[in-house]
Amino acid sequence: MALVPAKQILDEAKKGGYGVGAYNVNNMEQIQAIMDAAKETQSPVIIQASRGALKYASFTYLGYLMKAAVIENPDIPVAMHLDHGNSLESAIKAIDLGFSSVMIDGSLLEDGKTASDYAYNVKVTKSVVEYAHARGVSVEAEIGTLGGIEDGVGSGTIHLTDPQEAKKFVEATGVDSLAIAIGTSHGAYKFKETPKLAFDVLKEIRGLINIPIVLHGASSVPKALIDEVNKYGGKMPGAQGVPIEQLQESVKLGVQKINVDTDGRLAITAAIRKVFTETPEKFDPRDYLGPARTALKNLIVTKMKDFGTAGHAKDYAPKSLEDYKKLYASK
Ligand SMILES: O=C(CO)COP(=O)(O)O
Ligand SMILES: O=C[C@H](O)COP(=O)(O)O
Ligand SMILES: [Zn+2]
Ligand SMILES: [Zn+2]
Repeated sequence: MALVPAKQILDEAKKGGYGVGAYNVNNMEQIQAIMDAAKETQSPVIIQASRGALKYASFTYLGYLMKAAVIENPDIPVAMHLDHGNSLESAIKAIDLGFSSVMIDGSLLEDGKTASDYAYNVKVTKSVVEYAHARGVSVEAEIGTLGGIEDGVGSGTIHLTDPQEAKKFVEATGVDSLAIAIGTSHGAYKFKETPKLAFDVLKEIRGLINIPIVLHGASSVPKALIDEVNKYGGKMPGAQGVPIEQLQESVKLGVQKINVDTDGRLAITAAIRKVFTETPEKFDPRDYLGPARTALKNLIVTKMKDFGTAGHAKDYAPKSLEDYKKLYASK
């Protein structure tokens, strides 16, 4: 078993100067594709489930599928991560099911719609840190507000992270990694004009905090995939993401965790649309979910190479949650 807290994977990435993708999952095929890519490239990996994913598939179904990924890949360091948890209760539910890492997104109140204030973010984050660390589970928090489908917070309300506030927040909460807002947003429509991340803000934050930094909304929305989707009947005009070069620059400047959901959705959609267009007589789910799984695996293999994760699976001995429980207790 190589279930590890995301903290170990990200601390090692920080030491080694590379990025690690955290890939969102909703179903078996996505989990298998990501794990196959990790195995092929010998990469440590973070598989993450959002609140929406856990509602869609149920905590139990999705949680156990994620555990299966760990069991099937004993030589790969894997973190099971809750993405955008919005309350202590959601974190407890994930931790009690066996997740090794949780995000508490205190930028929003529990309704998922209303922006919170700094004091609330500190309070809810601290409560999650306390529960999680006592069980060896690592915690990601967020400061600043991402745009797009950050549930309910419409685009136009992006607040770039204030570096001094980030420093204060990390010291006040004891979190293990911090998601920052430097101009990315969730979904397939990230930029109306030329994509440009706020590298100056990233540099300043990196100079002030020592823990791993997380980039949400980091899909590249490759033009080739959008063209493929549209070619087979899709309709996604104006979709645009973060160019890979800007992600690589972010890694150089000190980002360790790179969140990717949208690109996986695009790869799956393009593959399924192709099957349906070219062979409309097909109706066995394996005939379209199989090619979708292969397309997703190929996409993730490329990402693991591009982010620099490839080849790092055996750099270190995986530590268990029990090890981390002791480590946290000794601090
Ligand atoms: O940040 C994400 C999940 O938390 C995913 O971002 P994308 O929508 O850019 O893939
Ligand atoms: O945070 C955004 C992720 O892409 C998850 O999206 P979701 O909430 O639709 O599952
Ligand atoms: Zn948020
Ligand atoms: Zn996110």
